[in-house]
Amino acid sequence: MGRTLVELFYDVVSPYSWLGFEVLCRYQHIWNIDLRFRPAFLGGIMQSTGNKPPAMLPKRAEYLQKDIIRMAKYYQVPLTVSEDVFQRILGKNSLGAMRFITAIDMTQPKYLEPLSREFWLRFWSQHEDISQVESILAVAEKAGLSSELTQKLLEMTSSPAVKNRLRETTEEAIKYGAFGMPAVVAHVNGKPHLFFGSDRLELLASIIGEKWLGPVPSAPSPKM
Ligand SMILES: N[C@@H](CCC(=O)N[C@@H](CS)C(=O)NCC(=O)O)C(=O)O
Repeated sequence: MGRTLVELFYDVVSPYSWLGFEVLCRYQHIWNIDLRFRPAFLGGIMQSTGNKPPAMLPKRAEYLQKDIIRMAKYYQVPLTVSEDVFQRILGKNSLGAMRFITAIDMTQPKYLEPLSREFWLRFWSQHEDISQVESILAVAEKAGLSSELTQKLLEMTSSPAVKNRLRETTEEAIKYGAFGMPAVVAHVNGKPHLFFGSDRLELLASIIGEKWLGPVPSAPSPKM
């Protein structure tokens, strides 16, 4: 049987996207899938679908704070939550970071996974800024990018090519039906199936005919 294409639409401002990202990174070596990372802009999805960040409802914000902590522990992702977590998200714009990530996708996609992870680590583990140029420089260095490449990517972030690519990816997610993130699209028998949330990966497994082994599957035993 051929491999199933699974696309992950994500933004590094989204903590649940990080959870989904890490679990799918683990399963890409276990399931018969081709995992495709699709960096997109959550703000654009929210605006164009008329959705609002869920934490704008105070009671839900209270719940989400606990939910994220529990999920991170269960998923074994080093995500922590600060007191002012939602002010930080609402006050921050991830557009620069997502353009930078888009630029790496267009030039050196092998860095896409480590670079995205470093953005999440900085914002969601270290609780530091990801919008200033100095922040992006620090993240890029941690992800192993040369300063030459980083400089080139920074220049690219203001180019129409990068801006358009990020806009197109965001529009594609919306076309699939996304209204938030993570948005996971599995292509089964030529038909796209959209899943919303890092908590829908068990259902994804069932639809693509793979086994769900929990959020932390152990590595397959080496062939004898
Ligand atoms: N239950 C989902 C929640 C995902 C979620 O709340 N994502 C946020 C961004 S971090 C979002 O886009 N929410 C839109 C909505 O809830 O309508 C999960 O476990 O992943």
